[in-house]
Amino acid sequence: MTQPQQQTLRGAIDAASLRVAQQKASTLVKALPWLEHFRGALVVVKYGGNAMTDDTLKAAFAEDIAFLRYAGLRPVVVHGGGPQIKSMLDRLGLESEFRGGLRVTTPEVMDVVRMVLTGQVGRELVGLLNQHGPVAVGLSGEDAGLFGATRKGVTVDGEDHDLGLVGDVTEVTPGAVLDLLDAGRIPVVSTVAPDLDHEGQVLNVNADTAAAALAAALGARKLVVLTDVEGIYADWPDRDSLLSQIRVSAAKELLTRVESGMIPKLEACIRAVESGVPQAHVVDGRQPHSVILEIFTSEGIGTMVLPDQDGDDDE
Ligand SMILES: Nc1ncnc2c1ncn2[C@@H]1O[C@H](COP(=O)(O)OP(=O)(O)O)[C@@H](O)[C@H]1O
Ligand SMILES: CC(=O)N[C@@H](CCC(=O)OP(=O)(O)O)C(=O)O
Repeated sequence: MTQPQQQTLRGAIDAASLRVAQQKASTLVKALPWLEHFRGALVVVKYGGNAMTDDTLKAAFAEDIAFLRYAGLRPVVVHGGGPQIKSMLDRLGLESEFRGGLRVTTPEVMDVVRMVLTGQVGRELVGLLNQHGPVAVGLSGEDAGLFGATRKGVTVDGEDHDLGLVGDVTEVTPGAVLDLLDAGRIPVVSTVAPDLDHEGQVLNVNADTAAAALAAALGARKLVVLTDVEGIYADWPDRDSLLSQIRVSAAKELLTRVESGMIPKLEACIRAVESGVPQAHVVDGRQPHSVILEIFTSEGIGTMVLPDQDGDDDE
């Protein structure tokens, strides 16, 4: 190959590479307003067990959370693990059922819940996040008094049901989480909580409920709940009824019409927004990089729950 031919070839490759690089730069620059807007913002991300079953998705989730931190936000991860608990219960030959979207929890089941959430799912997430820098720290609601819970039952079709060792977070002492954030770390929270009325007892808290309580106590800018559907449907399972946004009073009315696992999610969004979190989102965790898509694009994804009064809706 002669010298001029080489130069021409290199020139052609460079032009193509440059176009790709320019597209990348353009995508990055489009995020600039959002980077400015959310700089320093505390965002609570609830990662549901059903959005956690695929290794590629888990890796993409860890990238998103690491990205948020490097972009100057302060992410806090609250994780679930319903399917992982079920799989361990099956292996051990233990049964448990759900009522009103919550697991009826016997003392034996509680041991498994604690072991799987704190010892397995939380550990795995910490490991994935730490592949992007050693900053993730796992803690449970038991650590440094993070959560205090009281027992709760459910009413289904007008009938009251006891759920056993299931609680609702009624107290949050967020110091440990704030210390970690101040040190530039990423807290990864599992939702086992001490029972405030029975010393030494721990309760199983639905992860959506706990994420809402934590987002409220931390004064988060956003609560983002990842799940295994596109968002909240007004008329489930009619796929044409996906809501892009809903005000909190309409969300309360909708509560009577959502089913199963969406009940605690919608309740969590309502609770967070009513406690002063400006926006709560239910997004599709099956979509790679759903957290980035929600925070750094003007369209966002999934369903956004907003306060009733007109606020700054375009965040
Ligand atoms: N109105 C609704 N909109 C969306 N999903 C709903 C609705 N009502 C019930 N669901 C169900 O809720 C599920 C999400 O809850 P869940 O399975 O507990 O998820 P996760 O494990 O992510 O917490 C959806 O897969 C869907 O089957
Ligand atoms: C009381 C109750 O139902 N606790 C949940 C806790 C885990 C959880 O919430 O996991 P997901 O977010 O994956 O659903 C459970 O035992 O499954």
